[in-house]
Amino acid sequence: MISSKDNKRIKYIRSLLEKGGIRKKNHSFVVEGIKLVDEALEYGNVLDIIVSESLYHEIVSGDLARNGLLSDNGKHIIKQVKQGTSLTVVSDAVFKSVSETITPQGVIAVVDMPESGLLEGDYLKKAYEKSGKIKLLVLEDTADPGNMGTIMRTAEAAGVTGVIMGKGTVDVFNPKVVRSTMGSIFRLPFAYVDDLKAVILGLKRDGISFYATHLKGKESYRDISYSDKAGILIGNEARGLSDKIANLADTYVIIPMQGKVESLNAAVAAALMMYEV
Ligand SMILES: C[S@@+](CC[C@H](N)C(=O)[O-])C[C@H]1O[C@@H](n2cnc3c(N)ncnc32)[C@H](O)[C@@H]1O
Repeated sequence: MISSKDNKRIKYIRSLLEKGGIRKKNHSFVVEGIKLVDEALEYGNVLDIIVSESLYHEIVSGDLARNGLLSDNGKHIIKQVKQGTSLTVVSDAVFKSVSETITPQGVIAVVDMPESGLLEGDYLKKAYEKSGKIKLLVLEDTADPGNMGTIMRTAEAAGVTGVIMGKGTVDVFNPKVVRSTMGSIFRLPFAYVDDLKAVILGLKRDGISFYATHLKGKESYRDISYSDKAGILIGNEARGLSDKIANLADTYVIIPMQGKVESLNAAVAAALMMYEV
């Protein structure tokens, strides 16, 4: 029997999953699975955790091996469940009905993420003072959730300062994106902007050089001496970069291709550039 309070929570989770999170002001979104929920507890502000009855009993009885929940991966979940705060335990059947995965791991969290402040105040100035480098990735209308997640994950690994997303870019709080970031969403600063052109022009005034990855590029990505304040422009999967944005670049860059391949996947091109820069 589900209480009306739990019912409300479940409806709320479903609505967040359908909307893919709330992008403005209050960045509430849903994450699922042991690894992501554990990372959310470490880095994000977790508003609520929904745990299946069977996982709950395994945690409180200390019998975690059966579920495959290694204490290393789930240590924050175990702590939270034992504390019992912001916790909802639901029957396995109810859990399955809100789960988005084929093999539910028994844990979902509602997370509220603060703005990173990437484009505010002296964030970039401080980042430069600290590391002697600014490496921004600018996505114009990246549409595919899998690409977006892969790009975020690779950006963190490649030491990118932050990711700037044009308003046509897929919602980063889309459950598919969240899953494929593998936790980078909690650690990598990013900002959605309404007017990408104005933002790039502002960053150029601050001394950042922009490199448009473009099929009309003449210079190979390996032959360029990149500025220590660099922005990489990546275009939409089908349309590429618009002229409006590409024209702002200091340099057009090509990643040479052999055979009959017309272009690389956007996430692959972004990955090669992020590492090269
Ligand atoms: C799938 S491609 C877009 C192809 C699109 N038909 C076009 O004409 O640009 C998506 C994005 O990946 C990057 N990209 C893909 N292959 C590239 C290459 N060989 N050199 C430079 N950038 C590339 C560009 O940013 C491009 O906008």
